[in-house]
Amino acid sequence: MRQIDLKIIILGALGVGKTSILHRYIHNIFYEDYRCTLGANIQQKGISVNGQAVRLQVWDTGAQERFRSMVSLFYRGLDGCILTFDLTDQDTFRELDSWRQSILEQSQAADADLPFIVLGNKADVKDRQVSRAEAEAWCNERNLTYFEVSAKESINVEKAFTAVASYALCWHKEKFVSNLTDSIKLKEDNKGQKTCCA
Ligand SMILES: Nc1nc2c(ncn2[C@@H]2O[C@H](COP(=O)(O)OP(=O)(O)OP(=O)(O)O)[C@@H](O)[C@H]2O)c(=O)[nH]1
Ligand SMILES: [Mg+2]
Repeated sequence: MRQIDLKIIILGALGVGKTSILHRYIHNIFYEDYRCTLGANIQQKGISVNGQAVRLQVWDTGAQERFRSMVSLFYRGLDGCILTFDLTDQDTFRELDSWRQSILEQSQAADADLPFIVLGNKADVKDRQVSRAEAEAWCNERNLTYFEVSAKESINVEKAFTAVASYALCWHKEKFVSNLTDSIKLKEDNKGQKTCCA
């Protein structure tokens, strides 16, 4: 069976743990020291989603202000998005809306239904500033799936990626079918024109 490439992006405020979540998922490692991401990097992993071979390509971007304008260059061809905040930092939760809006504004109309999931990271820390109820309410209002994760203690990371991969695969297939239908329609229109002109 043909392997399908899925492009996912992980977004969120500075230091919320985007790179750590990704490293936990791809390499099963965790670093205590903070190595701020400069620009962007891509990690990939071959997985099976409901029996379909998939290559999950995850784009990880640094949240520093100087990289923000660059991030939107990576939105093209996305199949899914992971929005991340830090459960121990209320400000990073408030920033979710602007990250989500930046994607919605830049995407084409056809991408309006792009699948998003939301991760509240650092669930291992006792001293949290965002309650589960508050985060769930925000996600429910927008019909987004929510996971509390910890890159450090490897809580729910695998589960979250399995979910986003499965949503992204559905979306990718729908997009493929609708592109196919459009191109068939286009061919039929062309045919029609030829007959008409002949
Ligand atoms: N306690 C705890 N610390 C974490 C967790 N995930 C990440 N960290 C720490 O948070 C800091 C920032 O993590 P990064 O993964 O570099 O954050 P980032 O979102 O990639 O940051 P930028 O690339 O600068 O946007 C590091 O010191 C990590 O060790 C977690 O689940 N629990
Ligand atoms: Mg990073």
